Amino acid sequence: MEKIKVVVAGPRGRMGTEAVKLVMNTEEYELVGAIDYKNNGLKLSDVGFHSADAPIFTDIEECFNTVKPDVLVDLTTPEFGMYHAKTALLHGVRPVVGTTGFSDDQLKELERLCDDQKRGCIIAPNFALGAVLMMKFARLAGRYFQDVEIIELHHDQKLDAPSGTALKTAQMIAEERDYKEQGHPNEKETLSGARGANYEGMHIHSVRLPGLIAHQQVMFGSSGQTLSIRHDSYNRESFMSGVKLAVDSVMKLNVFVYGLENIIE
Ligand SMILES: NC(=O)C1=CN([C@@H]2O[C@H](COP(=O)(O)OP(=O)(O)OC[C@H]3O[C@@H](n4cnc5c(N)ncnc54)[C@H](O)[C@@H]3O)[C@@H](O)[C@H]2O)C=CC1
Ligand SMILES: O=C(O)C1=N[C@H](C(=O)O)C[C@H](O)C1
Repeated sequence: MEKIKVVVAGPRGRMGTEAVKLVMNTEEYELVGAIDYKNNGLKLSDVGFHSADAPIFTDIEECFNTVKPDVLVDLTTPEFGMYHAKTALLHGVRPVVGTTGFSDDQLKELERLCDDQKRGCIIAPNFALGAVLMMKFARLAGRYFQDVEIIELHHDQKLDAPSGTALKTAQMIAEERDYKEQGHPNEKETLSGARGANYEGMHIHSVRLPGLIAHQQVMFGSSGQTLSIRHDSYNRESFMSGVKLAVDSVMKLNVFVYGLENIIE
């Protein structure tokens, strides 16, 4: 059996560390390299990953030209994630990107590049299968409830707000919900930001606290009732079955996919 050759970008990060372990522990995968902004020329075993002899590159093009991977798993920052995904596609490498914080224009640019290169790419704002189901259930509920507030709660080291998951949830609900500016038409914030971010009239609230990992509650309301759909990730292992699903799936794709809900039934 030919193994899927994987490179992980951001191997020392919270998610990258788990992804390296996933790739190392998966029989069908071969960890052929890692991309970091430092430690060029060292091996992953030199930076604490026991028995991982994959080389670390600071230059992504050198990495791709040297180890010729099939898939790039990117778990870095929006700025570098975009550059990494584009460079991957231009080198015939299929990106699986968990990094969040991309703009609509950046997503469109990646989609165009996939079409040009005829290579698959998966951008997954959330790899946790429970979170993907939460988003699907929320989309369905949006058909019946026009009023919804999204409360996302994360650790305080998170760079982007709202979370990629909250934004994707709002986009999915908007596919079913008739546009509505929520709240009282005359409502005024006496303290700026009190009503959170506004996506097509829906409000998104971002909580950041040490002790949290990744959580989201989608709360719908109508006369005399509320419906809450909640997902909690208590550790970063919770994302890894979704990373595996994405790596396996992207190998069969020649198109751009935004969200694992397009992969799971
Ligand atoms: N899709 C999903 O299910 C999930 C996505 N995320 C997203 O993944 C990203 C990473 O999250 P965390 O691991 O918590 O962050 P982190 O800050 O722990 O890790 C980011 C890593 O990227 C590295 N990095 C920064 N610039 C780099 C560059 N130019 N080249 C290579 N590596 C570089 C940093 O050294 C750091 O180790 C974030 O955008 C976050 O929102 C996080 C959890 C789940
Ligand atoms: O930064 C994180 O931690 C997470 N980021 C993703 C997001 O922005 O939605 C996924 C998950 O919520 C954890």
